[in-house]
Amino acid sequence: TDDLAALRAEAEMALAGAADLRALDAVRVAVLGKSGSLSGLLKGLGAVPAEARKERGAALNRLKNEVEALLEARKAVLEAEALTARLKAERLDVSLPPRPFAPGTAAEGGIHPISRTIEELTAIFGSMGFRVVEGPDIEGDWYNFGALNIPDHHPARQDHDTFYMPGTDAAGQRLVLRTQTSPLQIRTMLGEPPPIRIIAPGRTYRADHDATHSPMFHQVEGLVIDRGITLGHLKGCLTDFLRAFFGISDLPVRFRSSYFPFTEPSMEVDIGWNRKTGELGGGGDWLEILGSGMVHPKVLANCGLDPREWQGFAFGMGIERITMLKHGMPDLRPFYESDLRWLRHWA
Ligand SMILES: CNC(=O)COc1cccc(Nc2cc(Cl)ccn2)c1
Repeated sequence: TDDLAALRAEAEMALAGAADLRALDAVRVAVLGKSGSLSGLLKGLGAVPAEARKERGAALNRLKNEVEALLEARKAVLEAEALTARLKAERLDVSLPPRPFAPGTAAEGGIHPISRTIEELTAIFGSMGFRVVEGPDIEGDWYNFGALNIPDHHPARQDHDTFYMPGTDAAGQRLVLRTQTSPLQIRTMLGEPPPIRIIAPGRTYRADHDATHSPMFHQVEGLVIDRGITLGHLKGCLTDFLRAFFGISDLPVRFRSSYFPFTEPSMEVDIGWNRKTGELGGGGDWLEILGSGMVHPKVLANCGLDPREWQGFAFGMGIERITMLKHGMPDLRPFYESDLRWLRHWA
């Protein structure tokens, strides 16, 4: 009948004109709400003559479903438009440069002082023809002690000094956390023919740690094997390294006779400093910096090299020690405490 058609046309107009979800809800209330136009007609059903009531009731329900369907459809369109508008408004252009940090607040990264020292000494020895070798932190005790002419009863082998792993390896060797990076040098001599010029930086471990000795620290060892290598080569190489590393071209360097089971003669090396100021250079005092020596013939033989044909020198130094000396760091512990303020200060 025409009043239903009129209501439908009116509802369609109102829905089409609803610009947002709030306006749409107002239309829903106006038509389907308690006092809505369609609800009014449904209430009026009681006054319609019985024979026409059935027909009209069905027509009114059809109209109600149609209006609800139109409402849902319009709601979906308005929700999609609202989402598109939000996505557009809230879009982030990730290609924009970051906001400039207030000076000193940027959380930029840095290179750990230990890593930086390893980079520096790798570059210095690299310029002298050395290459870097790396290898496992867990070693058979022959590589860490036996091959180095360290006798079985030597105190260094005691487990108050050395971390032992449980069990043994395939060859029946006890397993240790390496106490120096010499095992890498042994493996290199076993693995390739001379001439050899290598440095072996890396983590080393000691069981007798205390307040000023960390159980894990870093060392770098060097090894040169060739024909006719003499103590003069050792002295020249280490003097050049120390002067380059500390950036003091006339740094006083002293070689002092010493003892290691794996070198003969053995030389401990001192550099000049001023004990009162801590400044490195010609201060009149001496500071021990590293150990070295000519590779012991037994070590060469242990690695299958004939000491009458091949000679060599080797050295070893603590990386934390030379880093602390170079930068005037008073304490060892901050190296391992991951305090960003300390790291950033030195990065
Ligand atoms: C912290 N390290 C130190 O004070 C002294 O370390 C040193 C001293 C002399 C030699 C070596 N290494 C070495 C390695 C082989 Cl394969 C053969 C002979 N020697 C390490």
